[in-house]
Amino acid sequence: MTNNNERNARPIKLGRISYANSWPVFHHFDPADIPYAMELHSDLPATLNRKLRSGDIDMAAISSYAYGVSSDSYYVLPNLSVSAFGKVQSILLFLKSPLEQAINGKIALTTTSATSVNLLKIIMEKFYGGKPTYEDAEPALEQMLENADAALLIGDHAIRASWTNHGYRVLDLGEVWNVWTGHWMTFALWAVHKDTAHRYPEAVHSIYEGLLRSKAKSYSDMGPIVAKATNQIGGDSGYWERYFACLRHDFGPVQQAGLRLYFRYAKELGLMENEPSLLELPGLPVTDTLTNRR
Ligand SMILES: C=C(O[C@@H]1C=C(C(=O)O)C=C[C@H]1O)C(=O)O
Repeated sequence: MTNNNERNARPIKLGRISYANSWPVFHHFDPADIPYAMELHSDLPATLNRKLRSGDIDMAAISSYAYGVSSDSYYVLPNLSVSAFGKVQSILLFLKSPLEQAINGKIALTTTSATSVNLLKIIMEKFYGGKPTYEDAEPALEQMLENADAALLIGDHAIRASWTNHGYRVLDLGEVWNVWTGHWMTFALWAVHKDTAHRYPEAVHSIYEGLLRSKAKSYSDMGPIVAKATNQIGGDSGYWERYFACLRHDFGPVQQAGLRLYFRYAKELGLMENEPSLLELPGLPVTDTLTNRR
């Protein structure tokens, strides 16, 4: 979708995670409301991570891990994230073998994730003291478990799999992280290329404000998003009300503290070279960055 009112030299490309977890930020966002040329690109998180990294898109919701490994090139859009304090219901490890065996066995990892595959490594190796082998796999539970002791799925793939009559024990990684650390976990952040932010500050700010307005509208009434989820994915409205109630889309001090700890552990385990800074998009009115902070 391209907006015709081109005041910037080229359209700003914004990446939207296709999973339901980010709908509360994107649902009411309409490029037609933005007085700058822009395009919206919907994709799975790992694809958005790659496209932002390569410069195919300018700004996007991406895996917080992907932000961490490229933080030198990006600004964080303040007060936007996909976070949970405990259970998240869509970052799930399905165990075919007992946990004691899986921690030194073989684990299949969905190719759609970056944050959660590294969170799983932190949990398996730092918390549980294991050393499994990992293999990347398309997100299809039964195929993943043909040759593995456990399988990690995220997003709508995890939700759909959790509804099947699978009979496996399931670990919710948001819950495991919270039990071991007492912290929030932030799975996704909104990032913008520093270069784009410097070249087109008004357009970037305008898109950012559109995202904040969309989030505020969603939080005032989750009804339309719950209805969209039941129609497009399935399940009943009670399920989705509980699902969205477990998620937070703010990125205040408590979420940042949890993410910094995740980055520290990732660095300790050699999953990340440096502990990244969380540098926010500059030049915003103070009220924007402080609204809804918690
Ligand atoms: C809560 C979720 O957050 C996400 C997890 C991600 C990851 O593991 O890299 C990336 C974006 C989000 O989709 C989820 O996928 O269910």
